[in-house]
Amino acid sequence: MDSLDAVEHPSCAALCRPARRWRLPGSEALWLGAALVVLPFASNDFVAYQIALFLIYGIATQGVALCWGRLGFLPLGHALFFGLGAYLAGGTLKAAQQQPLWYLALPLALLLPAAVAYVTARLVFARSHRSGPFFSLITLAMTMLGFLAAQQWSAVTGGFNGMADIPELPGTERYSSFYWVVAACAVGSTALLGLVLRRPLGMLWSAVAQNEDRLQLFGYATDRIKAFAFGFSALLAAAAGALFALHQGIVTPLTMGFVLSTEFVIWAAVGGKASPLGALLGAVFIGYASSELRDHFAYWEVAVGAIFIGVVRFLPEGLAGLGRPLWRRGPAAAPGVPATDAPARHAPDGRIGLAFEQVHAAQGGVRILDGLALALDGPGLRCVIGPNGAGKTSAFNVMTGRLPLRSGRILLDGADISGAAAWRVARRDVGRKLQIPSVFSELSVSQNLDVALWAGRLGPAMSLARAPLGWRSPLRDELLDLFPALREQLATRAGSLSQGHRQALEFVMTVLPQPRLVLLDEPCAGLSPAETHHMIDAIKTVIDRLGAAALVIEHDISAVAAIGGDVYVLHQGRLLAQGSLAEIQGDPAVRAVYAGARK
Ligand SMILES: Nc1ncnc2c1ncn2[C@@H]1O[C@H](COP(=O)(O)OP(=O)(O)OP(=O)(O)O)[C@@H](O)[C@H]1O
Repeated sequence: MDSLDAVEHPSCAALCRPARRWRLPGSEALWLGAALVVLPFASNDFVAYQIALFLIYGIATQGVALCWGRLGFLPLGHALFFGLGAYLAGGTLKAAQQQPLWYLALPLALLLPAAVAYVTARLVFARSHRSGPFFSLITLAMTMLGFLAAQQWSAVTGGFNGMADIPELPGTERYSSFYWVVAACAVGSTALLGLVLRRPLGMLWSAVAQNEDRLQLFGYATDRIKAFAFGFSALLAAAAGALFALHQGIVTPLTMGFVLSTEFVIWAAVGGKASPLGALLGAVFIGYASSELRDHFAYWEVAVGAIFIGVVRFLPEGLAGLGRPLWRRGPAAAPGVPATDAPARHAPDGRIGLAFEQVHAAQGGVRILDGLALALDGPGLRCVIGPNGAGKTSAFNVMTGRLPLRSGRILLDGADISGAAAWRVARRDVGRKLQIPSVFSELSVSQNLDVALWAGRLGPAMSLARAPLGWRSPLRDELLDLFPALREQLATRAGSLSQGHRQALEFVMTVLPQPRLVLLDEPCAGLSPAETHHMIDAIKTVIDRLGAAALVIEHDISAVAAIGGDVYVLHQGRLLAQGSLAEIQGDPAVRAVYAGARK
């Protein structure tokens, strides 16, 4: 928590860097608000009425852009939540004409669609986080079902003709003052999204899209993070639907249809799926251009299609990409967050014990682990060696939920963790470094460290607070002392680090949450002899400092000797031998296996 740290924090570092370009002061939402205030005076009530409709679509588009542009999964049926919000709000407002108490039920028009979205996403993503394409198809099927239900259930929805005569919001007039309600909501949703994206939750959303596996290995339940984002995006769509019902006075099944769902996607692509303002402007720009062209140009659809193709082809970030230099953007770009001590993690307690009991794993008929049995007890370093394909990485994979276990048991401190998801194992204080260094490429080095430091410390409420952006821990400082090159590159994008620095960064991230059992898969791969020596020293220092147990997969016998501790030799998915390096080297079975081996 020293002053040096405060200077090095990425948000501050970003601030301290000389501005390379002229930038607009204030936020995107502020400028949007100013533009929407001027609009009715610069045009007329009819234009404002039209723009309000496209702003409503834009709010729903912001939800699609959040899922697609930030978290990396594409919802193809967002009109379902738009339509649900519209029907529920419309029905509630009609009922409130008879009984004003119904106004109290209005929030349900937003919350119910959000709940449906959350539960759907939990169910789909709980099975596998690689279910993105299935997720898109399921949301598509859901919106089609919604459309059919809206058409068939005419007693409630009015069927094909729709739910008509929806009253205005008390105190507003549909063709004039309601514009201000819509404008306020558009500014509000843009400001809210901008705020959340600059908070830890926003950084985690970006991290999900960049490297979901890595996030799970820190103990983050990414299916819940994605489900929350989808629920939030559905809330935006439902709010937009409720505004639509008030704006139009009628809701038809088309508001739940596939066509509107795809339009949300197109508007997000044109406006810019990574930017809340871009998504909003995409809907307004294309929507307004379509309505103008429709009146003046017979082939208006061709023109809209050409605009779409042109923007997608030449502006990968959409129209928002044009305005990129004007605003400071990106996750966690919250300037001036004071450095504070991160909350302490619980102190390690009890003995560290790991046991593989006759573990079998296979994939596509290939036997990968064939009755692997090994055990460790207590802190300290051990190495895992074996020829290529012996099953070393697979042993780590089967323990951390990345490879299905066919039979056998894995016990951690006596508890059965066989088949547990990666994030559940990580929450038992297991840290893992992957064979190919795995970091969040688009985040800065410091932001990568933040994500690791938050592991096990960041509750749902804190994920929306600013304070965690300034969290520090003594261990973080010690690790940066061990790897001064990382300290010098805190503001550098992790994706542009050299192989050696990436190895160092992933190692630091792995131990920052203070795991009790550390699994290191070839941490010296690709390092020069001097870097290897330095890495081994760092591993020994840190494991000793944490009082942890560590298993290090290593090929280089001189590195194994430098690391010290017992050695496990794996061969053909089984434990071949175990003992000190001298014992292993004298073992005839090991010598036979290694005869002719590469190292
Ligand atoms: N998901 C999978 N599907 C099919 N085969 C796999 C899978 N994972 C591992 N294997 C196979 O299982 C065997 C063991 O692989 P593993 O990566 O665990 O070996 P290793 O001992 O870590 O080797 P190396 O030192 O080369 O990394 C290899 O033959 C590999 O091709």
